[in-house]
Amino acid sequence: MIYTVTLNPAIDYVIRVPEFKLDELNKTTEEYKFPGGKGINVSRILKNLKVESTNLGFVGGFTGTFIRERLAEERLITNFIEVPGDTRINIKLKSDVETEINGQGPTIEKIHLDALKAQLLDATPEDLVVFSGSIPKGLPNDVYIELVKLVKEEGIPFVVDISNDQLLDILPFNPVLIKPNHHELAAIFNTSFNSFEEMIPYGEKLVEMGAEQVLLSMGKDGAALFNETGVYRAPGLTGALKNSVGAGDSMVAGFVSQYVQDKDPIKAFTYGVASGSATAFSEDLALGKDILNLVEKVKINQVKN
Ligand SMILES: Nc1ncnc2c1ncn2[C@@H]1O[C@H](COP(=O)(O)OP(=O)(O)O)[C@@H](O)[C@H]1O
Ligand SMILES: O=P(O)(O)OC[C@H]1O[C@](O)(COP(=O)(O)O)[C@@H](O)[C@@H]1O
Repeated sequence: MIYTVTLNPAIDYVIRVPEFKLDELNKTTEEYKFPGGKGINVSRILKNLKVESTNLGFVGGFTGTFIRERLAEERLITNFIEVPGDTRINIKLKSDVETEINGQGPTIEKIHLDALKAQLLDATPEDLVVFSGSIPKGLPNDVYIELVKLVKEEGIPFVVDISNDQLLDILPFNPVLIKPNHHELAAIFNTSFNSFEEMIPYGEKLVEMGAEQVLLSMGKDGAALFNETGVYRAPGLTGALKNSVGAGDSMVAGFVSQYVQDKDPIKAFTYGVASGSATAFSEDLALGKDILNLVEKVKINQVKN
C-alpha cells in the first residue's frame, strides 16, 4: 500500500478573473473547488493511474467535510484524523498572471500527531509513505524529521516533497525520492541559477547526501532526474497551459506509480513528466488517459554519467 500524508490539506479554490484589478470590484468568469494539498493530489493522480493509496493527514470543519466527501465520490481510501477548526482554503487566482493565496489551516495538537504516528506504524517495509506539503500551525518545524525517523526505523521506504529548510537533514535517512523545483533547489543552497548546467552540481549533491532519486522540476522547461547512475534530462512538453496547480504533485504521483512496480527510474521519470504536464494542460488534476497520451511524447536524454 502507498500512504500519502497531507499535514495541511486545502480546498483549492481556483478562479479566473480576466483583467484582475487591485482596489476594484472584480468578478469571476470561472470558478472551481478541488480537494487539495500535496499528498491528496498525489493520491488523486495515483487513482487516475489505477494505483491504490490511502490518504492520511488532518482535516476539520466544513471544508474538511468537503474534502472527505469529494474523495469518497472518487473512491479514494482515506483515514484522516479529525481536528478542531476548518481545513484551509487556498485561492488560486488566474488572470494574465497566476496569483496564489494559501490559507493557514487549523492548529494541530500533539494528540493528533501521536495518532498519525500510530497509523504510520501500521505500514510495513513492502509499503511506501509519501510525505508532502507544508507544516500546519502547532507542529514543530522538524516534524518531518520526526516522522521520517519513525518510518526509517521500521524499514518503510518513503518519498519527501517539501520546501521546508529541513529537507537537507532528511537526506541521510535515504528518501526513495525527493522533488524540489528549480526555485527550491536555489533556496536550499542559497544560490541562484542562470541555466540548467548550473543546477547539475546541486542536484548531484542531493544524491551524494543520501537521496536515491532526485526529481528536479522546472515548470514549462521540463525536468531532470539525478541518481547514482547519472543525470537525465526531459525537455518540457508543449501544450496549452490551463492550471499548473498540482503539476508538481502529479509528477511525484506519476513517478511513484511506476517505481513501486519495477523500480525502473527512467520509466518512472517518463510517467512523472507526462503526469506533471498533463495536469498543467487540464483545469483539474489530469485524467489517466491524458497522462497515457503524453507518455510516448516524453523524450529523456542522459546528460552525464
Ligand atoms: N506549463 C507547462 N508546460 C508543460 N509542462 C509543465 C508545465 N508546468 C509544469 N509542467 C510539468 O510538470 C512538472 C512539475 O511542474 P513544476 O511547476 O515544476 O512543479 P511545482 O508545482 O512543484 O513547482 C514540470 O517538471 C513539467 O514536466
Ligand atoms: O502544503 P503547501 O506547500 O502549502 O501547498 C499546498 C498547495 O499545493 C498544492 O498541493 C499544489 O502543489 P504543486 O502545484 O506544487 O503541485 C495545492 O493543491 C495546495 O493548495
